[in-house]
Amino acid sequence: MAPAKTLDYLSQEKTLESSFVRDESERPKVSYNDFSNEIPIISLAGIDDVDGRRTEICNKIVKACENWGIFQVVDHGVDSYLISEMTRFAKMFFDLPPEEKLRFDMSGGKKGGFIVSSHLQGESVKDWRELVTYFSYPIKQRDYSRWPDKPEGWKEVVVNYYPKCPQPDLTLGLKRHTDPGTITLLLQDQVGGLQATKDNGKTWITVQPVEGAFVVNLGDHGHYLSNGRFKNADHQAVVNSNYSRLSIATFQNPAPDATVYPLKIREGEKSVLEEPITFTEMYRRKMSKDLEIARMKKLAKEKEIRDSEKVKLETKPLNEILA
Ligand SMILES: O=C(O)CCC(=O)C(=O)O
Ligand SMILES: [Fe+2]
Repeated sequence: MAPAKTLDYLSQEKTLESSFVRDESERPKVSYNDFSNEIPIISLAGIDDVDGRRTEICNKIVKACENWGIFQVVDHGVDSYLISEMTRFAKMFFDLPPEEKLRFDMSGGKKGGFIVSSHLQGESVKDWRELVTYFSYPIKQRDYSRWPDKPEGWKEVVVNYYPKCPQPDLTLGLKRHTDPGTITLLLQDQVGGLQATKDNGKTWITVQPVEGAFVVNLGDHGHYLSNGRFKNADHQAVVNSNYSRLSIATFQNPAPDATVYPLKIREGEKSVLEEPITFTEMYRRKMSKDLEIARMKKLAKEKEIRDSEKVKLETKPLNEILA
């Protein structure tokens, strides 16, 4: 087997390795730094003041969830020193030599650690990202042996690192998806690359990075709880050839056996789910759907190649076909 590669090595190449090249329909439509102001930036200052701004803030959040399933929050009260330390340690980890990062390699199904891409088995195209993941809750499932010990003092949840890419127009840092959980809090640096769509991928916007803000994404669980009233954010990450990019995502997932079902079904509405299911079952259905899509794509691609070879053969003069 070829030695596992990190992206440090591939980002030095002039052209993009073919395993990262996406179908034309999936490639980025909008540039990583063509920022949009469509995603609302909501200040949480005064949220605890029941007679004050609370209602106004809640109304803004509801509107954002109905519209995009994404908003950004500022004045959230999380210590800015903590945020900058978290970012600094994460960057230091990804700057370590490949062999240090690969000490935490989680390929082969280990729960937590370092990996390149993290695409599903059966998917043919890889994401242009390196990822560190670890599970913080429930506490009894914490496995500190899967948490990076270098640089010393680093404690995190999930970190995405997107190195500079030789041909960013052909690939994605993280392919289009919705997050499975209730909400995701995302801290991104100032480079830009998070994109969202609300018309099923026809048009995309790039979310404006805001210093110190968290991007809040609604996930599938949030979508089902609201009986579909709130969107599960349809998003992806693009890369570029100028800067490496870092984002830190904290996924708020319910327990594996938690019930997934609308909290309330309004009059005249039908439930988006036929029956209550567990979060594990919801996740399993999502994964098998994604795998089925990957399988169909692979088949379509293989057919395309066969057809084009057939056309080539049919248009060749007989003396070129026969040896
Ligand atoms: O890097 C980003 O901006 C997006 C990350 C993301 O969507 C994820 O980790 O699920
Ligand atoms: Fe995501």
